[in-house]
Amino acid sequence: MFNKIITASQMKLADAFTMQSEPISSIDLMERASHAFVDAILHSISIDQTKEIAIFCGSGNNGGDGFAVTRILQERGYNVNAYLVQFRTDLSQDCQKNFNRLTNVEVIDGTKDFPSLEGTDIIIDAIFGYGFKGKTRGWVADLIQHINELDKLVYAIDTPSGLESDGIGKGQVIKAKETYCFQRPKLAFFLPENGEFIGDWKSVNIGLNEQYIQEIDSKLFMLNDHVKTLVQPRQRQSHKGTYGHVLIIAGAYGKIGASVLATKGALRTGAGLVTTLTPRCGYQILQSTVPEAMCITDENEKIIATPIDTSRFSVVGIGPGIGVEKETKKVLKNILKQHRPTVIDADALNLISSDEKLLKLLHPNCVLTPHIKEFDRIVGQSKTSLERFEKQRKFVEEHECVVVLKDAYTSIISPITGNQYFNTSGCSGMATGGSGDVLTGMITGLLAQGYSPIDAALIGVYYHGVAGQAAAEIRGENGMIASDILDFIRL
Ligand SMILES: NC(=O)C1=CN([C@@H]2O[C@H](COP(=O)(O)OP(=O)(O)OC[C@H]3O[C@@H](n4cnc5c(N)ncnc54)[C@H](O)[C@@H]3O)[C@@H](O)[C@H]2O)[C@@H](O)CC1
Ligand SMILES: [K+]
Repeated sequence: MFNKIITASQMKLADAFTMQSEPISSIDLMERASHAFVDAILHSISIDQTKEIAIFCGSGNNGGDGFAVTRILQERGYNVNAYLVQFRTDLSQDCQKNFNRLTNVEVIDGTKDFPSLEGTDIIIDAIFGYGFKGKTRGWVADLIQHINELDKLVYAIDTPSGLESDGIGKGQVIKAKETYCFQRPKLAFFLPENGEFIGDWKSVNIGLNEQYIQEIDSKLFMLNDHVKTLVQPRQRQSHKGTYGHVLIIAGAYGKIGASVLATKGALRTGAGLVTTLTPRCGYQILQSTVPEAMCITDENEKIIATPIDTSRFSVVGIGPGIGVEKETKKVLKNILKQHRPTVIDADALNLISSDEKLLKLLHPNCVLTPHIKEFDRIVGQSKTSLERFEKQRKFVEEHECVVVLKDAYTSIISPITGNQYFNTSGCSGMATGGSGDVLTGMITGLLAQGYSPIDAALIGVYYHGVAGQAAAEIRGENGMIASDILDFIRL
């Protein structure tokens, strides 16, 4: 199963269920979570025992974790000072218990108590956890601003304080270098608006009941390496016909590179045969750069202008670099009418955004791969990513096709189950020209082998990200280019 992403209130229920079923008391669960946090952070960064660590603890259970973490680190010989951020005078029961186990906690009750933290090297943020709602106000907001302005290394327990687990950061929010969340990332972690608060996130297993979490009513999933189970082994007794025949329709004068990248993407995912249709100007380029593919050309020198019968191909991938000329639009329209499994990308999406009639021709065997701007051109601007995801869901329901909304955490929605998957592979080095063309080729290559549109999208997106990460390890995130992604596809 892909890991479910659940809301803050569902997480609270998972905590309660675990306590009752295991059974474990809430204070012991807090202790387990705090040990898990300490183990994870010490595994991730090496902290010299001479370094000064400041831990800001709120009055709720996140603060309780903070006090427990203080004690555990002190017992291990680290130099830690705890501060109680007293946004409420009555501490939660478990917070009070862990507070009582410490001596020398400084209390912050207003601006006058803000520490200067001159000698502090590391800050651990345990002010608010998943119980936070709305936005920070008054001196608590000022304290968060103060911490952010110090520009120190900040590590957040469970979530950066001031961020609602299921929403977009408003007001002052801690800007963490890393966030260590318990058991599951929050929906907030996948929203681009929150990137600056969360930093890198890691989930820390605190032994909550997994079966209970997986049975919670949620349509949100993490796309992770469980995707491996969808990949079918190649058969010993097979030939190239077993793995489908891809038709890539890509490229225009000055953009033949897009067709090269998409063609290679299809080949690298295991398609049996790949034929690429380009304008005449693309012929030599294609033939010399991708000898494994066949190349057919349009009569036109610079654009693809002539409709093509696709009956001898199993699938079509259309869009990278084709331009938005009206003749090319006719080719796209004709393709959509042929109802072949089709991946629609880039300029093909731009053509769709300019003509409602094309939108009506989408069918359940289509996979659309827009980035945010392309998607907005089709469905209109959204004020927030949450609004855009709503539009993605509506679009998928209305047109019954898979939409792969490309971003740092690409969101894929299935028209059959309504499940939304957030991809967890990939890196920022992939934000470079041509990276999307490779993905188009990959998903098309998978469709050709008989994968369903949703499985082809999930496998393609995940392995595209894995290949990107591998490329970045060798080339660096700045140095890598889209061709490097192709070199590291391993399926
Ligand atoms: N047994 C459990 O439930 C466990 C909980 N754990 C920790 O507990 C956390 C959740 O604890 P809580 O539910 O106590 O919540 P928090 O520790 O997030 O604190 C919530 C409190 O913050 C205040 N608050 C909320 N919004 C505010 C706003 N806008 N301005 C000012 N104050 C606001 C409210 O008084 C609320 O009671 C988790 O994030 C995790 O760190 C862990 O210890 C693991 C076990
Ligand atoms: K926190």
